[in-house]
Amino acid sequence: MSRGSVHLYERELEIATLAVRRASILTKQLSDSIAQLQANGTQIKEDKSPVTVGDYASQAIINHAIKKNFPLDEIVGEEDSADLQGTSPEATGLSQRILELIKQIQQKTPESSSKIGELDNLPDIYKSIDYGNSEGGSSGRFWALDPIDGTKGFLRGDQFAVCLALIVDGQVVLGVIGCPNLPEVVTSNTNVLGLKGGLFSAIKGVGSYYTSLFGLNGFIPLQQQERINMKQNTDPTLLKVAEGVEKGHLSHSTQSRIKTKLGFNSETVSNQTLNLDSQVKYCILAKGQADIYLRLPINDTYREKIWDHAAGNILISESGGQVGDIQGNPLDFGQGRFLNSKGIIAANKAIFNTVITAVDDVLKN
Ligand SMILES: Nc1ncnc2c1ncn2[C@@H]1O[C@H](COP(=O)(O)OS(=O)(=O)O)[C@@H](OP(=O)(O)O)[C@H]1O
Ligand SMILES: [Mg+2]
Ligand SMILES: [Mg+2]
Ligand SMILES: [Mg+2]
Repeated sequence: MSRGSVHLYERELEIATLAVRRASILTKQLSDSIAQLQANGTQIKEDKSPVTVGDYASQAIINHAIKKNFPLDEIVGEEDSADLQGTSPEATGLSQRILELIKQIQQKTPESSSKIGELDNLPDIYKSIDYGNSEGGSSGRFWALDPIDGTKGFLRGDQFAVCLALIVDGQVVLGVIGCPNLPEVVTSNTNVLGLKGGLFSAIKGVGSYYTSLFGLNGFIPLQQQERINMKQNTDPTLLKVAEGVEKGHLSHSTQSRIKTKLGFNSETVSNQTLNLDSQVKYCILAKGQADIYLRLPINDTYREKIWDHAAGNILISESGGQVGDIQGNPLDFGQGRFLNSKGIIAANKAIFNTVITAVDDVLKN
């Protein structure tokens, strides 16, 4: 892409970026307050309300931005406002916190308001959250939104992401992911080195890009962002694998056998494995800091949701990688709110088929 040139979905990218950035600032503030409580030794494990408040507020902000600019577009969003609209003290309390937080963040990001609007009352906030009720499908245009992906990571003070994708006729054409807790370099023990906060964007046929999430006002055109690409490593001593954290979400034991099959050495495998929550895993691959993402299903009943993978999917395909189910078939985002595939594998193009063969061998035995 040459400097000054325009690309398809330029306006969609700007709106998506401003909305994801505002939601990321909001969720980062909540995440930092959890980290602060943890640092003070406060027991907060049982209190899920910070992530609940963040989920709703983030979805309200982003849906509002989309509908203000693209009123005909539908949205497949993870959350709905039913539990907020009750008259219980819990619902009223959560609603008030959401309203206050949204107002506060709007004051912190006034430069975006002319483009993505503002919310100042609860009925509008509920309405905005519920714009996320689309059933998706294989024709026309809709957005897929995960307002906080990696809620478990969020509550642990670890990685999480704000993920937004645009899907046209069943194909992801644009993805924007805000990673509020992501350092420049991720090591196997997720030590934080350098400045935190990354923003990833990808547009079909244009490429994948990275920029800092915080400290910059407004929207930076892609031409001024860093173009990112996956490494095309195939040597098992160089490969890095990104995988999830939660034992209930994926089969760590199967994944460990796959890594052995791929030639990983038992002494170094732990240093070659990055355990991270959320679509941050896709971001790490796209940035060349890992080569393979393994998500082997733990049971036959769980169905993956499109908002958990849409933005990450285009980030990988636009940075020299490939994503498929455990057979290597591409994921189909045009089948409604769910994916019909079992398991997910992402890898650089040079190693993808080898990984699928290893997965197949391990699952057969
Ligand atoms: N049983 C099961 N199997 C697979 N996936 C599940 C399961 N239960 C939940 N989820 C979804 O996982 C989303 C978080 O994915 P992560 O990549 O952070 O999970 S993990 O780190 O791999 O464990 C998480 O997204 P969020 O709810 O947005 O956090 C869920 O949609
Ligand atoms: Mg999710
Ligand atoms: Mg979520
Ligand atoms: Mg959830």
